[in-house]
Amino acid sequence: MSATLPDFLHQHLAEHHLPPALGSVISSICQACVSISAQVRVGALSGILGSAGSGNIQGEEQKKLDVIANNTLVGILQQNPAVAGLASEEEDSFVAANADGGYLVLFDPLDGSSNIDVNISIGTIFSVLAKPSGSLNTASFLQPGRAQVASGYVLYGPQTLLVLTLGHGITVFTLNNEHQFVLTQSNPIIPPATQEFAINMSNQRHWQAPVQDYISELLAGDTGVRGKNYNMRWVASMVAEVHRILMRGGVFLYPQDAREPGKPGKLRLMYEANPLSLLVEQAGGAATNAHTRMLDIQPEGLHQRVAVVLGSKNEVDYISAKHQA
Ligand SMILES: O=P(O)(O)OC[C@H]1O[C@](O)(COP(=O)(O)O)[C@@H](O)[C@@H]1O
Ligand SMILES: [Mg+2]
Ligand SMILES: [Mg+2]
Repeated sequence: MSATLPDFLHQHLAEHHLPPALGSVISSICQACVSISAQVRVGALSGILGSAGSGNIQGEEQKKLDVIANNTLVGILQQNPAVAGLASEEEDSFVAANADGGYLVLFDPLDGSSNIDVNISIGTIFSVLAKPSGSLNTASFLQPGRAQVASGYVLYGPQTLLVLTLGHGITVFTLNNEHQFVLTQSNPIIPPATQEFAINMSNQRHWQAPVQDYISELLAGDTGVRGKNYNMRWVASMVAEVHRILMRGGVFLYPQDAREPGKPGKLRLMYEANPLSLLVEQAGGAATNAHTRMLDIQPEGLHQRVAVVLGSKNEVDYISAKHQA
C-alpha cells in the first residue's frame, strides 16, 4: 500500500495496455493540484482568500482561488505535448494547447467556491478525453461521458486526496509531506443501499413533484413507506459529497428546480457531473439526470448544466422510477 502515483501509473498503464502519454497527462494535472493544495493550506498567509472582483462566463463571482487554480492548471497543462486542448469552468471557451497532442482535459479548477473562505473542503475535478482527429474546435470536446479515458478529483480537505479512474476501478491516494501522492485505497465500492441523502433543502419549494415526493418519504423515516430513518448531509462542495458517497455510500441530488426554469440544473455536465459520474459508476454506484444515465447524455455545449442524481444504486434507481411514473 505504499506505491507513489508514478509507480502506480507505470504499472496500471502497462497492465491495461494504456498509452504512456495518458499517464503524463494525469501527472501534469496532479502536479498542478499539488501546487494548488500548497496554496490552499496557507490560505490567508498567501493572500489567496476572498473575491477576485471578476465574474466567469456563467455570471458567477470568481474567488481569487478560482482564478489561481485555473491559471495553475492551464499553465502546466499547456506545457505538456500530449495535451491538445483544455476546457474550464472559468474560461469562456476552449483553450488550444499543442497541435500534436492526443488528449483534451476539462476541469472545474475549484469546486465549492463558497467554502474557500470558511476553511471547508474544496476540490479540483477533472475529465480526460481522447482528441478526435481533425482540427480542434468546440465539437471536439462534446463527447458523452462514457468516452472519458480518465477522470478524478483532488480533494483539499483535512488530507489532500487524489481519487482517480482510468476506466479500471478507482484508486485513492493521499498527499504526504514530501508532496507525493501515495496509494492508500484500491477499489472502494459504494454499497447499493443507504440511509444517507444530500440535497440543498432550502430549495424544497422550487422542486418538481417527484423530488418533493421522494424527500418527504425519507423525512417520514421509519413511520413512512421506506420503513427506515435517513440522515442528511450538505457540504455545498459536490466534490466532498461525492467523496463521502464513495467512502460510505449515500445519495446526492441537485435536481432541476423552478428558480431558473430555462436551465436543466445548476451543476455542469462537462466539468462536474461527467467526471464524478464515471468515478461513481466505477465504484459500483449509479449516476443519472433522473431520466437518463449521465454518461450517455450527448453534450450540446461546453458549459451545459444538468440535473444530478448519483450514489448508491438502489436509491438512484428508486428516484429514477419516481420520475418515470
Ligand atoms: O447548495 P448551493 O449553494 O446551491 O451550492 C452547492 C453546489 O454548488 C457548487 O459549489 C458549484 O461548484 P463551483 O464552486 O465550482 O461553482 C457545487 O459543488 C455544490 O454542490
Ligand atoms: Mg463546481
Ligand atoms: Mg468551480
